[in-house]
Amino acid sequence: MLVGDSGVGKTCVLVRYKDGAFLSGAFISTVGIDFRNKVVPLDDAKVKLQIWDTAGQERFRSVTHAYYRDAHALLLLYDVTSKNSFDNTRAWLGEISEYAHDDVVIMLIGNKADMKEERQVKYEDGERLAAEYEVAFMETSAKSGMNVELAFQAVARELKYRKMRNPDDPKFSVTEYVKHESQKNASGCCS
Ligand SMILES: Nc1nc2c(ncn2[C@@H]2O[C@H](COP(=O)(O)OP(=O)(O)OP(=O)(O)O)[C@@H](O)[C@H]2O)c(=O)[nH]1
Repeated sequence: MLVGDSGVGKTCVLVRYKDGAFLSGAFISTVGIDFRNKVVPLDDAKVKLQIWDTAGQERFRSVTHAYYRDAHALLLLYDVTSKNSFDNTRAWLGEISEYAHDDVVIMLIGNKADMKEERQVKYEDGERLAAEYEVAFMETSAKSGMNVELAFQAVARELKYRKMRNPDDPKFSVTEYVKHESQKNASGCCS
């Protein structure tokens, strides 16, 4: 489930992931809640992700609350060009702890990383907040596509790991996975 302030780019991130496209033009706010399915290969399995896109506007908050308890994972987005949306992530984390299951997978995402000139929130600030709440963190751009696939892939892996866990498996850490994969992408390495 995607949550976060209105306008941070939840719908665009989902459309980028699902259709590989960027929704430019007029900003159309989500009304209530919407969902899309995507089947993704994960190792030797196929995983069906049902991804819920919620409205960030305050007036839809009670609708969103009703869905928290069924969510296995929450992607909490803020906009790196909006300090206000970043500051509000603490309130979102409060809502998550109130309404979602204790073991829900949480990933904090700073979106719109392509907007370098307008940036108001440093990468390190996002990283620090994520460490404080012990959640995974990454920055994305729905516009360029940067890290969008990786965000969903990391969460899907964590969910699969939790579901299929066998005591002999090495421990999976979504934070370590994201770190490793993004370094690999940055260096163009392929192993
Ligand atoms: N430059 C840039 N613009 C983005 C990005 N993601 C979203 N946008 C723009 O930000 C605006 C809001 O995007 P949405 O995806 O509709 O935002 P939302 O979080 O779903 O908003 P609500 O539905 O109201 O909760 C749109 O004008 C998008 O084109 C991004 O990664 N980079």
